[in-house]
Amino acid sequence: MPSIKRLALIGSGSGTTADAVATATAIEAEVAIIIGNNSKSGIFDVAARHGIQNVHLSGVTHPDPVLRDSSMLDALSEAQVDLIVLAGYMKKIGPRVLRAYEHRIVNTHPALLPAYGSTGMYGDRVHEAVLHDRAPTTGATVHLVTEEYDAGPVLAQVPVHVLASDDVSSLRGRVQLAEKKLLVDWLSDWATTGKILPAARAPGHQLNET
Ligand SMILES: Nc1nc2c(c(=O)[nH]1)N[C@@H](CN(C=O)c1ccc(C(=O)N[C@@H](CCC(=O)O)C(=O)O)cc1)CN2
Ligand SMILES: NCC(=O)N[C@@H]1O[C@H](COP(=O)([O-])[O-])[C@@H](O)[C@H]1O
Repeated sequence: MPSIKRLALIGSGSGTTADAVATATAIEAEVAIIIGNNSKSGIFDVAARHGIQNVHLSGVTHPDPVLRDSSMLDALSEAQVDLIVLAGYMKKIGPRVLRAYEHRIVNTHPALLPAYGSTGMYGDRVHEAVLHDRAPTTGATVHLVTEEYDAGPVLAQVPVHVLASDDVSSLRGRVQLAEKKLLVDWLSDWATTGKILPAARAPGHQLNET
């Protein structure tokens, strides 16, 4: 009988994405650890509500980025994590964690990458840029995490039409609703199949099986 897969959720903000994953009964995996870099982040409320072990790792708790990276790796290894999910995490994942979890870190981004991605493109800044450009469509992306922000292979995307009446708040609301469904559906498939398959490639080209 295969053991149940173990997830890590890493975030910085209000934690609604982490809450969607932690409460999703469709995902046959357990959240083994929650890591946050902001002690006031809602992700720690998610941990408390669900009784999930959690670690605060930041530039304050660990000023040395090398130690921060290795401390994150230690926490993930100890929790015997199979897949890392970045759920609104605003800092770069370091080389040690990237190497140890190659092809096993996914991120959810509130736009249709490669559009509106990379350094400086996070949170409401993404929606502001979409509205500034009068883009007719935006959306959400689940992608593999690599060294550079938002540069990894796309695993899943969902489009969201931009309405003439949209402001940042209304657009954020619709994008985040679609984003949570996209992530939960993708995690539900992964928990069942163990496959991590780039969106644009035929079956049989999966990057790995866990
Ligand atoms: N090695 C990687 N780490 C992270 C990735 C990644 O693809 N590779 N994705 C991000 C998540 N993200 C977009 O989805 C993202 C988050 C933050 C930024 C950014 O510009 N951050 C600022 C700092 C913001 C702050 O301190 O609040 C910066 O680095 O200057 C871009 C993209 C998570 N980690
Ligand atoms: N580039 C990264 C980025 O912008 N991430 C975005 O931050 C929000 C976090 O919300 P939450 O804290 O309520 O889950 C989410 O919309 C996520 O896509």
